[in-house]
Amino acid sequence: MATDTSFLFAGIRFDRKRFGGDIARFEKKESDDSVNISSLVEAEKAEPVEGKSPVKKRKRKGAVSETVEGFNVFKKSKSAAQTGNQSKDGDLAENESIKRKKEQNRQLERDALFRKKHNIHVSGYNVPSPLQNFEELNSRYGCDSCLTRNLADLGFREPTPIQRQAIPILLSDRECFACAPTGSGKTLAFVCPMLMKLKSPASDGIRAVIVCHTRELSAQTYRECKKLAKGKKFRIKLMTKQLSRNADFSKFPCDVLISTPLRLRRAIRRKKVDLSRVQYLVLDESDKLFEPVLFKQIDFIIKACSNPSIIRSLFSATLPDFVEDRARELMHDAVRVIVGRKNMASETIKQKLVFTGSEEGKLLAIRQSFAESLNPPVLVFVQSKERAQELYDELAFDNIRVGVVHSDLSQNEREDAVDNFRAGKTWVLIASDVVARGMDFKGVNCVINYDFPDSAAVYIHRIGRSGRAGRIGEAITFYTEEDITFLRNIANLMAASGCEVPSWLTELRKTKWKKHRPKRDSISSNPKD
Ligand SMILES: Nc1ncnc2c1ncn2[C@@H]1O[C@H](COP(=O)(O)OP(=O)(O)OP(=O)(O)O)[C@@H](O)[C@H]1O
Repeated sequence: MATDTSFLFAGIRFDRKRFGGDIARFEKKESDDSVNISSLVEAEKAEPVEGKSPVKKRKRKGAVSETVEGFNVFKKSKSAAQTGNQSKDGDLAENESIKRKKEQNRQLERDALFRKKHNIHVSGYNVPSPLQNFEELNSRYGCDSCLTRNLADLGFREPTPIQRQAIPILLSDRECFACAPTGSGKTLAFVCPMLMKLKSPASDGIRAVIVCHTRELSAQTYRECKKLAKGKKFRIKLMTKQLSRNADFSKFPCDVLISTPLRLRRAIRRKKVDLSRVQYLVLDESDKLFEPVLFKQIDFIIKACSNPSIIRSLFSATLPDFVEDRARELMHDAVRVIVGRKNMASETIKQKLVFTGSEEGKLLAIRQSFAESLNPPVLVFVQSKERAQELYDELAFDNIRVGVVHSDLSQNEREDAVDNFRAGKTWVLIASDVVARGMDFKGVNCVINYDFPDSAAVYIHRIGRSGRAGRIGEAITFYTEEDITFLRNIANLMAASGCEVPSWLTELRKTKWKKHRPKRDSISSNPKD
């Protein structure tokens, strides 16, 4: 088949005149089109790649944006409601969180004011709010009514500052180390949350341990625990000499164990006591327990309490820096609580210094003081067990009902001396520092430091046997020439707790306190033979 079509047009003559108008129209259109096409080409030429890409890009963008927009629109229209709801929910949540934050801040402010009012100082992360009253034990922590009833029966109407702060900390499973004045109710501050945490008796092995530095204090803490746990059937045990030697604690139930470090370590070593389930450990008079003499025993006990979720607490009226350091090493996320100022004598004690010149002068002064006005009960501290016995031998013939307690006496003699003093059978108790800490002799009117104390801490604890639980007390400190070097330290403590001190005392030369236990002349006025 022929493909040439020129023959179709051969012989045709185009009359240009006749079709002039059409030719002109055609030519114009042609030229218009050529401009349009060329302008497009020009445009393409101008941006060969980049020119394309914006178009493409635009297109893509458009496409993307369309899709995205469409999606957005779709999403928007769906999410307009949803996002609207979400943003409403988000707004609500945000408002809630702002509200909560504001309330938290207000609570923090209220706590700070409350702490300031009660002279409580805390450091640590997220410290629980202090207790306003004992009713909060119930409302905030669901305390057993039996316990709150016991508190009321014991005559405790309001928590003391250390109780206000330490109880919520321990109930919130936080470890703590605390320093609060003598006689300010630290015992209840750790016994009450302990019993609340234990809830009821169980046969899970020993669940709580309280370590005290002397047998006398252990026995006293044991009695306090029993009083507060009345009606609860907790198995509270005091580690006696016999128990530490013979008893196998795995053979009988024990919720709470109270012990001195030595007895407890002995029982652990004999494998008669397993402390691996202890949930709650208290080191009372902690600075004494961390002194070199007891340190190894305490370390042993702390290691034996291997339960990882254990809550440990340290309490004392004196908190030296080395104990704080130890506490920080030992504890996790602990709270530090200080009531009043650290290492300060109780403000309810009227303190006095009396110069007696010599040892003879002291004996005269005490006799004179008793002859003028003996206002029992009176506690007299001397620096050693030998001197306690000597002074007792002197005063026993003076028509004064006097007792003596020191570590050379048998357990029974020690107990009798303390019980007789508590019962008012003896008016004056002569003591070595064995009862200087922690002992709660009700209503001691006066403490006499017959021998100058050998450290600031000893002074604070000794005089703190009077002026307890807000009562007024009195403290008299005898001093001789030998003690003058350390007089200023006591004068400063006196001034810090609000006592009047002659200015010459505070102007004495500053001396860093070393253990001050000078060799003193014998108290005895009788010739030795
Ligand atoms: N909330 C309270 N209201 C009234 N009295 C209280 C309260 N809490 C404790 N007491 C009483 O205060 C006295 C001193 O308490 P506690 O022996 O616990 O003092 P402390 O701070 O441990 O003193 P120390 O540092 O000498 O050991 C006790 O007789 C105790 O019964």
